[in-house]
Amino acid sequence: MSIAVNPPPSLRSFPISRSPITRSPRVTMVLRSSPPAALPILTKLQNDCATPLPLLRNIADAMAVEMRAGLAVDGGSDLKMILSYVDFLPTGNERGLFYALDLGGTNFRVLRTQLGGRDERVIATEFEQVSIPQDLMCGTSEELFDFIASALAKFVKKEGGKFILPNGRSRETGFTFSFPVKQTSIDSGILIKWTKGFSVSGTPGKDIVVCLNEAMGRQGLDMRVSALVNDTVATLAGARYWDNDVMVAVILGTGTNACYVESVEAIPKLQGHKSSSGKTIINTEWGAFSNGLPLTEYDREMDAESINPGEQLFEKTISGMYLGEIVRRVLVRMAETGSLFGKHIPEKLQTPFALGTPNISSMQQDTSEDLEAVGSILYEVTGVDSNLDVRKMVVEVCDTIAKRGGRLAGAGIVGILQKMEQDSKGVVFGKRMVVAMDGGLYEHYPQYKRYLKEAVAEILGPELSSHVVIEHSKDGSGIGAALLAATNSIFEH
Ligand SMILES: Nc1ncnc2c1ncn2[C@@H]1O[C@H](COP(=O)(O)OP(=O)(O)O)[C@@H](O)[C@H]1O
Ligand SMILES: O=P(O)(O)OC[C@H]1O[C@@H](O)[C@H](O)[C@@H](O)[C@@H]1O
Repeated sequence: MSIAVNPPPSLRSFPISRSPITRSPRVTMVLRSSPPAALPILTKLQNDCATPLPLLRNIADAMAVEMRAGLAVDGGSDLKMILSYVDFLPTGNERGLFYALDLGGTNFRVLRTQLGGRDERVIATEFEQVSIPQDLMCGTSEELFDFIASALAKFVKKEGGKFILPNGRSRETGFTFSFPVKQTSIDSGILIKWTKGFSVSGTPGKDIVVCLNEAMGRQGLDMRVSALVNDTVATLAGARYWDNDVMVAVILGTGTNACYVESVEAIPKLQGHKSSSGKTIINTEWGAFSNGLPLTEYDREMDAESINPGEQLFEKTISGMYLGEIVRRVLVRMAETGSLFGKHIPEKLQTPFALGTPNISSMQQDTSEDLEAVGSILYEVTGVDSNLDVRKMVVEVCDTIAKRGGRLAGAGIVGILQKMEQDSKGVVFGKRMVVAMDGGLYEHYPQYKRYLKEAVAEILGPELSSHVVIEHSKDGSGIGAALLAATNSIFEH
């Protein structure tokens, strides 16, 4: 087979993505021979998803503007900019046995940790993780909280070994709740709305600590919630325990969000709440951001058919619950009008969320000559065989959606850093600044992570980006919540 060195005019103008398998001219050859009707669909997708530097700068600037608006007055912005009431971060002196509950968009975890103070730090930690049953995501509030409380009760029963509850103390837990909650104190908060795949009836508007306490009461479990935190806030606390330069935490998992350390005097809407440290953590709830996003017809259709239409547009463009679904929708279009899979449209491919982000991530890790992993994933999802042309086309679509997501996430991070820099009058960028990252999407999708980091470096430039460290803080939200439970323990003082 001759290798095309100079692609035909039809291909010259269209940007080939930079993922590993598309570097060789072979792809040009293959794409040229792909189903001709599918190519214009890919070209249009890549144009509509393009994130050139000026667009990323606008996103970063808009994020900073929306942050200020959300801090000025409640409802002032798409970004809720929620006060966390976390005014003190773990010092390393925390001691004792503490629990953590972590309810995310896909998984639920229970964790306990035995803390030994500054010398011993974390003596022991153990946790159990379960996937959240789909029916509980759309059941009743009592069913969900009973599920959580019974899992915790079972876990407490297995307590032993290095985990010792000091005499005279009752068990305390941190509660990481990965949904938008209007905190009313460090250990109370009202659920604003469900996001991701949750639509549990009866919970929005309720204090979720009260819901949990009632459920623990039904289990006969004597446990006090001493800190209610968002998973970004817990991640920041967990990362800060080991590194004092951590100032921002970002979750890219099923959903997405970011929090950061803010000065109290930069929060006009802060009425009455005093923080003797002069600092507090703000949960931005940035998933609701929507300014200037490069959205496609596929995004709009997915949003219209979602359980929260018109909401969480940034989250729907960059986070794990949605990337695979967007790719699926593109492939359906390519099958319908681009005869991607020949004459018929695979029945299975038409099921919403049949293609998950783990699938598209796995396809992009396939560096084999004939992409057999891509072929088997496509067969599993569509039920039809695919030739090499089709597989390369599919990987191009995956890379386009992952690239847009990663680069927009990077722009969001720069927006937060820019806001902090503007307020600090040059302190932020003048020194080492750590952004703690977590979430299954960030952890398990190498190309996405690379696109994110490249975008931060591109927007900030070499000088400023040399001070910014973007590091993975694995499962920080679990230990972080336990640490905040310790920091806010009623027995500590
Ligand atoms: N191998 C993978 N590649 C890309 N994304 C993944 C992979 N595995 C999981 N994910 C994404 O991570 C999400 C789970 O994130 P995680 O942080 O573990 O849980 P939660 O969202 O419940 O906090 C999944 O919904 C999925 O979108
Ligand atoms: O850890 P997850 O499930 O990916 O959640 C990340 C974010 O998901 C968003 O939908 C929530 O509004 C945030 O509060 C949360 O932090």
